[in-house]
Amino acid sequence: MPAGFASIGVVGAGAWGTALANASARAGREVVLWGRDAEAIAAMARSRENRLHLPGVELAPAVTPTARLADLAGVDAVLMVVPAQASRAVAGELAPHLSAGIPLVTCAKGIERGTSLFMTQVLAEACPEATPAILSGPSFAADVAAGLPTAVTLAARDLDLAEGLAAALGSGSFRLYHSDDVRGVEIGGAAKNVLAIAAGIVGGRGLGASAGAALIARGFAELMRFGKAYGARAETLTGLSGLGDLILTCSTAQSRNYALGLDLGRAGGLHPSGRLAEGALTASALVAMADARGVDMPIARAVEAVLAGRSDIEQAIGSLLARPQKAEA
Ligand SMILES: NC(=O)c1ccc[n+]([C@@H]2O[C@H](COP(=O)([O-])OP(=O)(O)OC[C@H]3O[C@@H](n4cnc5c(N)ncnc54)[C@H](O)[C@@H]3O)[C@@H](O)[C@H]2O)c1
Ligand SMILES: O=P(O)(O)OC[C@H](O)CO
Repeated sequence: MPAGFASIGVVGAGAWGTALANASARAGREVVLWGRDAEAIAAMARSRENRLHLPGVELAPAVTPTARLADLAGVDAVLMVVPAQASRAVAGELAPHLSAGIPLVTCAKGIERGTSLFMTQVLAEACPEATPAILSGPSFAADVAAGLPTAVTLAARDLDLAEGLAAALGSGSFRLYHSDDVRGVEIGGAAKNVLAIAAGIVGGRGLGASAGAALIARGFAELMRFGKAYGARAETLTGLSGLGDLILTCSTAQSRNYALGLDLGRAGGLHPSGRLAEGALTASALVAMADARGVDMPIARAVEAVLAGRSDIEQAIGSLLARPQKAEA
């Protein structure tokens, strides 16, 4: 067993937090799983199931649900799995309970609205005593919970820390690669959600598989341009957390971001489902950051315009198809 990570705190008892709690238990860790809703947590403790967010999956015996952040005092590392836009507030409440230097691993995918900060930057501000890291890659909570083979990336500025965390959390079916390209990993996870909404629109409009493939390839070109402008390494963007997650999220209605796009494409308007679609919340920050560094992102921009109600679906598709043909780059 890797030294130092015998116990893991998971903050956020949604689908992904619950799946990661079970995966950590499968890897041999003791796990404290925090959720904000005391009633839901009590029900989970009784039934050993997260009926709201991950129904049908039994909670591993090593997972202890709690609604008290103070119960995370003393864990060896924390996974932050609340939605991106809630991460700052929850991390701020968590901060007094953490020991200095503890790894704080964001598992959320997004950019903070208003500040245009990536998730590890948000955690660094909200929990300055902790050591930020990130876990991201192509992985549906249901697949991980079912023990299906999954591979993701865990990145920290200190490569040894990333390797130690990956060893502590990984198992035969949940493979963790390690990296020190934190920025690259967070850019892939944030950008792919916005692009997946566009892929869903293409699917919902019935534009065909060829258009879907073109969307993924041109979306990836946007992700690469943005990544380079913000200091990501190319091999990270072409890896699990970039291209890998883009392909997954742009390919199936199992993705909530793709499903949102499907609805938009079919119905033409925004019909909120109540399900979390991080891309809808990150799109405006992504486009603003692209503008700030002169990065051309026409697909992301079209998604943002549709979500903001400045463009309808036909206009958005028309504007993309009307772009001058140019050298592929
Ligand atoms: N579900 C997946 O397959 C998956 C996979 C990889 C990454 N992620 C990422 O994980 C993050 C969480 O997604 P999820 O799938 O667990 O979502 P979810 O909708 O299943 O659960 C979100 C959880 O966060 C809680 N929450 C919401 N607002 C909160 C707040 N202000 N304070 C405290 N808790 C709050 C909700 O009560 C809920 O328990 C997202 O950033 C998502 O992109 C999800
Ligand atoms: O359901 P989505 O669109 O939030 O995607 C979940 C994961 O990020 C896929 O890797």
